[in-house]
Amino acid sequence: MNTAEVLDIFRSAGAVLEGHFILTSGLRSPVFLQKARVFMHADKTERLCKALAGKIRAEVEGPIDYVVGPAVGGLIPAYETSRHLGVPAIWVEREQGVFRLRRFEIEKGARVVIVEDIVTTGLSIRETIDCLRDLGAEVLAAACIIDRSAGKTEVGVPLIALAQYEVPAYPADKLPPELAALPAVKPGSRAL
Ligand SMILES: O=P(O)(O)OC[C@H]1O[C@H](OP(=O)(O)OP(=O)(O)O)[C@H](O)[C@@H]1O
Ligand SMILES: O=C(O)c1cc(=O)[nH]c(=O)[nH]1
Ligand SMILES: [Mg+2]
Repeated sequence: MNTAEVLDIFRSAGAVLEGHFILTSGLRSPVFLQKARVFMHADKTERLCKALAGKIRAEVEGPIDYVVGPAVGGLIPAYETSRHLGVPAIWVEREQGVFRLRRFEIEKGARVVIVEDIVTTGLSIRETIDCLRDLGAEVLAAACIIDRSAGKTEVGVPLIALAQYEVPAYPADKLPPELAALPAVKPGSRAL
């Protein structure tokens, strides 16, 4: 599946929003990919995650013990991708703002792949890697449906993206006037 096909699925679900958005990194953007509007459809989610599982299988050598999704956005794609990989899915969730593996125990040396929905700066993936490494896991790779940095983001492990789609994002004090004129909304769950 190529980037155009992934974006067609997002557009068909009404998931490509325009306005003034505050991203989880604090950056501001005129475009927000509201993945929840895709993930509400099992058939669209299955097509995306089956393709992502194929890319993971092609790029990650050896066995995978767990797929790990960063909540909230990573929950559904991690679960669906794990179904196609035939391995269990677990998740990290924020406790006082910090990702923790609150509901599961994993063995030291467990071989894990992170599956995210969207990557912008890679901050959420790096936070997930920190949590997993503190528990002794080996993070083999991270994967996402759409990389908004179009390959520029580094997370310290291979980043496998189903689609790369460059979208502008600005620091809050460097907004173009047309963006500054719109009221800002923050759709994600960080610090809510
Ligand atoms: O690469 P980054 O700069 O970290 O941005 C991408 C992250 O932002 C969103 O999560 P968010 O914290 O907004 O909450 P959500 O998972 O509830 O949507 C998205 O789900 C990714 O986790
Ligand atoms: O960077 C983000 O927070 C972000 C961007 C985006 O398009 N979609 C999303 O869910 N989060
Ligand atoms: Mg998220």
